[in-house]
Amino acid sequence: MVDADFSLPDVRTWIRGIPALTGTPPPAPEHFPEKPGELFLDWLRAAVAFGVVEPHVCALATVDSDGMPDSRFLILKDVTEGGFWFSGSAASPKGIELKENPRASLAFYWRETGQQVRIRGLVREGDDALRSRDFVERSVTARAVATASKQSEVLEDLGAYDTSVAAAEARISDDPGFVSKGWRAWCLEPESVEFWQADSGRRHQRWLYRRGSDRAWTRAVLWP
Ligand SMILES: Cc1cc2nc3c(=O)[nH]c(=O)nc-3n(C[C@H](O)[C@H](O)[C@H](O)COP(=O)(O)O)c2cc1C
Repeated sequence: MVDADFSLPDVRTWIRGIPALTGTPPPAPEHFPEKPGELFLDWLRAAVAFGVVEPHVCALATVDSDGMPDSRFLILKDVTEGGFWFSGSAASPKGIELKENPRASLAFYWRETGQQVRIRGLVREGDDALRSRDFVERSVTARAVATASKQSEVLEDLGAYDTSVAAAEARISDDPGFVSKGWRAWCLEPESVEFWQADSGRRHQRWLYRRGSDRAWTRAVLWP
C-alpha cells in the first residue's frame, strides 16, 4: 500500500486544478476505411491542417527482459502498408528491448484536437536500404551524435562526448554516404489500432480495429 501522505494536499489540489482535455475534437468520422493505417493518415492530415504541434511525436512502449515496461517519445518516420516506422540505435535500451521482445506499442496524443491513437503489434527491423535512407536523411549533427553516442549510458566525461561527436562529424563530411552500423529503422506491424476522441460531456468515442486470424481487419465501437 502506498502512503498518500507523501503528496502535500496543496500539490494534489494544484494538480487536480490543471485543465485537461481542453482541445476541440472534430466531428466523428463519417467514413471508416477498411484499414486502420488509412484512418490514421486521415486523422494525421486533419491534425496537421488544424495546427496540432508535432503530431508525429509518439510514445513507444517496450518491455525489458524482466518484464518491466519502459516508454519514451520518438518521431514517427513513415506509415506504409506494413506499418508504422520509427528509428534509433540498436544498442540503446529500446533497441535491446525490441531485440529481446519485439512486442511494442505506440501512442499518440493530440491535445489540440483531443485525440489519441494507440497501436499494438510486433516490431521488425527494416532492411539495410531503409535504415541507410533514414540515417542519411538526418542532419549532419544528428548523424554524428547517433554515431558517437552510447545512448542512455552514464556520461562521465563531457569532453569525451565532444571529441567523439567531432570525430564522427569529420568522418561524415569525408564520406556523406556513411551509415552508422548500429542505426535501425523499425516497423511496428499493427495487430490492433484504437482511435479515441474526447467529448466535453465525457462521452468519449472509441473505435478499435483488430486483426482476425485471417489477417483481415474488424472494427468495433468501445465503451468509453
Ligand atoms: C520529441 C522527441 C523526439 C524524439 N525522437 C527520437 C527518435 O526519433 N529516435 C530516438 O531514438 N530517440 C528519440 N528521442 C529520444 C528518446 O525519447 C529517448 O530519450 C532515447 O531514444 C533513449 O531511449 P532508450 O534509453 O529507451 O533507448 C526523442 C525524444 C523526444 C522528446
